[in-house]
Amino acid sequence: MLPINEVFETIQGEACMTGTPSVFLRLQACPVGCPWCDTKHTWALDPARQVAVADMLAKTDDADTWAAMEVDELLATVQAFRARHVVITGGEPALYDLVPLTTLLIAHSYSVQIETSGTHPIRVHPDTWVTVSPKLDMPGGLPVLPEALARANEVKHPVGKPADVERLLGLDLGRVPRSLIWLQPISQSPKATALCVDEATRHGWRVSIQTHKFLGVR
Ligand SMILES: C[S@@+](CC[C@H](N)C(=O)[O-])C[C@H]1O[C@@H](n2cnc3c(N)ncnc32)[C@H](O)[C@@H]1O
Ligand SMILES: Nc1nc2[nH]cc(C(=O)O)c2c(=O)[nH]1
Ligand code: SF4
Ligand SMILES: [Mg+2]
Repeated sequence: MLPINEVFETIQGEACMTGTPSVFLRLQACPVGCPWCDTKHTWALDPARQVAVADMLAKTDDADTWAAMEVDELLATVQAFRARHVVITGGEPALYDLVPLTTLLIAHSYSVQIETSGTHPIRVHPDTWVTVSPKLDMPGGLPVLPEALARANEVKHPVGKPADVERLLGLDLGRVPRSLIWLQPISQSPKATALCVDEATRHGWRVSIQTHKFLGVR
């Protein structure tokens, strides 16, 4: 059973899969506590906020309600959409063992991506594209795991101020090519964006803007 906050079809708005039509599966619960998180409604897993699957699927606005779903039910839900790429996000999806879900989706010819903070072991099918967005010194007090960074196919670092770039430079990113290290301006701030452009240019990294927010889509 996985607690699902929402399922929707859109284009991937961030990092190297940007523009890819995708079905997003957003899992409920996150203990990391980023002050600027744009999905705070996913943090708590409140039993009192559990709803029926149909009610969860009918949601169009952010809410902390969630539905319990088995992997075969999730596959059928994904199959009702047209996109062939599935993004598993949250919340913090690595709280859960995602081997059964990612294996089932890949067996049905979907490409699969996970968005994770790197604070939990990443349990996914080996063919899953892993985007680690490392969360350093956050209120939840959880360290970023070296094993999570070692599994990363790309790193997408949220940046608001110069200290955020310094923290990224302190990580062992040896396995990730520089062209797959992204700086993502926090909350589309012009100041953060200018900083990301400058630092990406300096280090040979790239800038990931949250394109879906500029388009006004989910
Ligand atoms: C909401 S998180 C969910 C997945 C996982 N907990 C994580 O942090 O990667 C998805 C992505 O959104 C980014 N994000 C969250 N709030 C943001 C904000 N205000 N501005 C820019 N990126 C943000 C995160 O850094 C992460 O890359
Ligand atoms: N379009 C779109 N692209 C995204 N890429 C990562 C997202 C996320 O919240 O994990 C996200 C999202 O919420 N919407
Ligand atoms: S780790 Fe992800 S979901 Fe959790 S608070 Fe940070 S950005 Fe939000
Ligand atoms: Mg998002």
